[in-house]
Amino acid sequence: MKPVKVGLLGLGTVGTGVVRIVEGHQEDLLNQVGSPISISQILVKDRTKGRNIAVEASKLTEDPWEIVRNPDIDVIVEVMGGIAQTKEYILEALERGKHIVTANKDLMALHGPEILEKAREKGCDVLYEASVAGGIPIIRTLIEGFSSDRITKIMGIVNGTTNYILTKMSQEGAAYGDVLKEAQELGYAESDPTSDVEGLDAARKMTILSTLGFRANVSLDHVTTKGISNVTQEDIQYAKQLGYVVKLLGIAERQDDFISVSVQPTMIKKSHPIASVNGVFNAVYVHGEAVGETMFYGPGAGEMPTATSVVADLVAVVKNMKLGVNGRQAQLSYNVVKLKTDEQIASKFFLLLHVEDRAGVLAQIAQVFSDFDVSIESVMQPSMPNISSTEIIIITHGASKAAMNKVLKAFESLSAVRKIKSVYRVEG
Ligand SMILES: NC(=O)C1=CN([C@@H]2O[C@H](COP(=O)(O)OP(=O)(O)OC[C@H]3O[C@@H](n4cnc5c(N)ncnc54)[C@H](OP(=O)(O)O)[C@@H]3O)[C@@H](O)[C@H]2O)C=CC1
Ligand SMILES: N[C@@H](CC=O)C(=O)O
Repeated sequence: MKPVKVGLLGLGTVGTGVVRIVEGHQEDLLNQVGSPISISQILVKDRTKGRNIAVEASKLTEDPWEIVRNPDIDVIVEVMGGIAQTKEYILEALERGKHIVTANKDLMALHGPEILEKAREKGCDVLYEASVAGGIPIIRTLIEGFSSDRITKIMGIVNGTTNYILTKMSQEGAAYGDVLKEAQELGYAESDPTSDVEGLDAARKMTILSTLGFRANVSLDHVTTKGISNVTQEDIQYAKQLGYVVKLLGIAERQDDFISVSVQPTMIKKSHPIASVNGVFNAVYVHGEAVGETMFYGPGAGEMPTATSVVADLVAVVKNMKLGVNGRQAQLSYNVVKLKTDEQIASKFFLLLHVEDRAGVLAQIAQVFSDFDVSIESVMQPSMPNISSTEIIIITHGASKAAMNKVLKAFESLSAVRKIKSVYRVEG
């Protein structure tokens, strides 16, 4: 039986997991696809580096072209990360008729359409299940499971690192910097963790999910993005008092033909199922017109969960090879994106204001909300140890983003408001 030969680009956190699963589950994989799967060559940056997995030294190379141009390689598994250079390797591999499995959301969010087009032209597969939500098979679910439905909302915790940080800050009062370091040591964070904490990693994943979910050509530029670096322990504690949890949420919504996609720290009601998704776990909530509410949950990062998705894609590619149907799974056409305006984007809001400590302040603030037609759900003057009583919290009813921006602008010139300390979208 001729083995299917794989060229592995990268032997870091995910690559190591891929080798472990391919080697450890050989018999089971063979039973599924009818051929042995062999990792023939592995690209690394530094061949002399110590590894926590034993691999034959002769398989390691520092020259990507040795793998990409090797005529014996059938499938390239790309788990090295990076964008421009990596794209070059993948396009060249496709040109040579090789199938691609990748965990690279940066690449797929930015250059997915071009890569998929090339794959179609060459009759090759490009599968990227691990690029969103690690071990949760959400991409296959959106493409296949929901092909019959019209999705109206995708809301997800799609970054494991930030969920790990927020969980530890909330449950243990841990300091942001310490937990970030821990997440890096556990292999959850990107090589540059700024993309995790500033929301870019989640934005890239939301680009992929909303493209597939709304069958529209969503690009990263369409996603408004804010990370967690300004989330304070104070915000988290106030949220708790009010029955909310702070999560970095990706939210994609569709109304008629108009969509919005955003990533931001959000206060979500404790009773919502997504509020109890903690640590490195991810969850994606999908609402479809026909199906109603669904939610998918699992580990969102780390060696073995991510590798599970990568190897599942590899199995799918090999099955397609056996059936001679590679390159046939791609969506044929996408809707042109029509973005919602700020008038059309609506949610509840949480505001924490530092205000002057005098009579009449609340009335002035309430007047501003009323001027812009934003209705207030509740006002609270927090009583927390060490917190000055000149702070107030306001939760609004549903209001448009445009109206809320006008309220915030008006507060800038209202002497009663000394500082707008925090503003959060509220869900649930
Ligand atoms: N970690 C996770 O939980 C998840 C990661 N991903 C994605 O998977 C990909 C890999 O992530 P991860 O395993 O964490 O990354 P790592 O940094 O742990 O590993 C990267 C690997 O690629 C090799 N490499 C990187 N750049 C080059 C280069 N220019 N030339 C040759 N080799 C190179 C490195 O070599 P060397 O070992 O010699 O340094 C290393 O083996 C990324 O796209 C990431 O976004 C997706 C989902 C989850
Ligand atoms: N850095 C990412 C890794 C998986 O995509 C995360 O924390 O989710």
